[in-house]
Amino acid sequence: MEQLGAALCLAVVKICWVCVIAATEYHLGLLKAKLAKYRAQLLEPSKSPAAKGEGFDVMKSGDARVALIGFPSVGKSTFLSLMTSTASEAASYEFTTLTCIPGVIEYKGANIQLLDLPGIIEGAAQGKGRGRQVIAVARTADVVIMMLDATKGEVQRALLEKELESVGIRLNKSKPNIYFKPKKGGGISFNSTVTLTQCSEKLVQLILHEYKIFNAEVLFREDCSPDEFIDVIVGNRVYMPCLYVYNKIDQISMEEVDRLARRPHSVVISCGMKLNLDYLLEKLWEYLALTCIYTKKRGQRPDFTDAIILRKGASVEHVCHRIHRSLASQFKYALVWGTSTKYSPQRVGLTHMMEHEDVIQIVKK
Ligand SMILES: Nc1nc2c(ncn2[C@@H]2O[C@H](COP(=O)(O)OP(=O)(O)OP(=O)(O)O)[C@@H](O)[C@H]2O)c(=O)[nH]1
Ligand SMILES: [K+]
Ligand SMILES: [Mg+2]
Repeated sequence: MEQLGAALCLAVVKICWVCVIAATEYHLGLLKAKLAKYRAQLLEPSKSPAAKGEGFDVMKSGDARVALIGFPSVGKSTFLSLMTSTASEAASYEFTTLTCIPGVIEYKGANIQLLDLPGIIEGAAQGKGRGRQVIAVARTADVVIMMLDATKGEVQRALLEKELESVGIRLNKSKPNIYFKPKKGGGISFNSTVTLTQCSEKLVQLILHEYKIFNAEVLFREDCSPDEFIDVIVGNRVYMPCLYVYNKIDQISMEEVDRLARRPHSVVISCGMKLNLDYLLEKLWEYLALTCIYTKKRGQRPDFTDAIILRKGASVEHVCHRIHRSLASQFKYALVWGTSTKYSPQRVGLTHMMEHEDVIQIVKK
């Protein structure tokens, strides 16, 4: 790739060395668009029979799903056995776990499905080991716990990030704030509401042409990079919160523990000595960002003992379905108290979006 980049640069120098810097940017942007296109094939489901079954198709259950991703023998199974009532075999040899093993963490009234998975290694995205199946399960999670061996330094983290990145999983990043709509005609209309330092209209056009898109509306609402723009065009990216969990801190120095604990999105633990597991749960809860809704009957106080737990972005309709299958069809209106409304209470319909710790009273027809 470096050679290709260099060749492209040389060609540019020959044609017009005055605008060499800008042109290089364009070519790099284009090159990245091409690369992203080739990598897209990695996202297609593997057709080999090994990809099917083998315990990987675990049913989604509970209020949220957390996947344990990590190199072999970092302590994933030990962790599952500690946090849930499921026992997953742990041993000192690598690749002890060969399938997906689900357990349930009960926390703050929520059932969180925790998935133990086989260890993955460099090349997992290309199908090394059970990499593809493991990554496919990771895509379905609400949060990924990347478990790392604290005694192995930073290598594992960088390698796994690269693997996940290469199949379109974006960790701890939000979706780029770009409006993009392919059209039937009219060419490319480009606008931005902010000053762009990494992309320009010309580069955006070149990238779109690379994807054979000649008519589209593009609006940058954020100073995004060419890669982020490509992510928006390609579309099948997954933006996922990730907690980096450094296990086995019983084996490293205090200074090292201190350093790892201060890294962003990181928690240090020892499964062996049961250290810092409560803090990890607190963090996990924060990263899951679940919405707790309390119900209230007419003339009564809200029931704060039994929350309805929903994923972010839940509507009144979701609440109805959770209470009873047929409630949405009998729904007249709801009264909502909390941060999702302007007034408390406010009369709302089925499409109203709920927020964490709202109280709802449903009125039937
Ligand atoms: N010192 C120490 N050892 C640990 C800790 N947690 C797990 N181990 C040990 O690490 C080894 C591997 O643990 P597993 O739970 O099997 O690791 P895994 O990540 O599930 O491994 P695979 O299934 O092979 O990918 C076992 O010998 C565990 O006893 C810890 O906190 N400290
Ligand atoms: K192991
Ligand atoms: Mg295991």
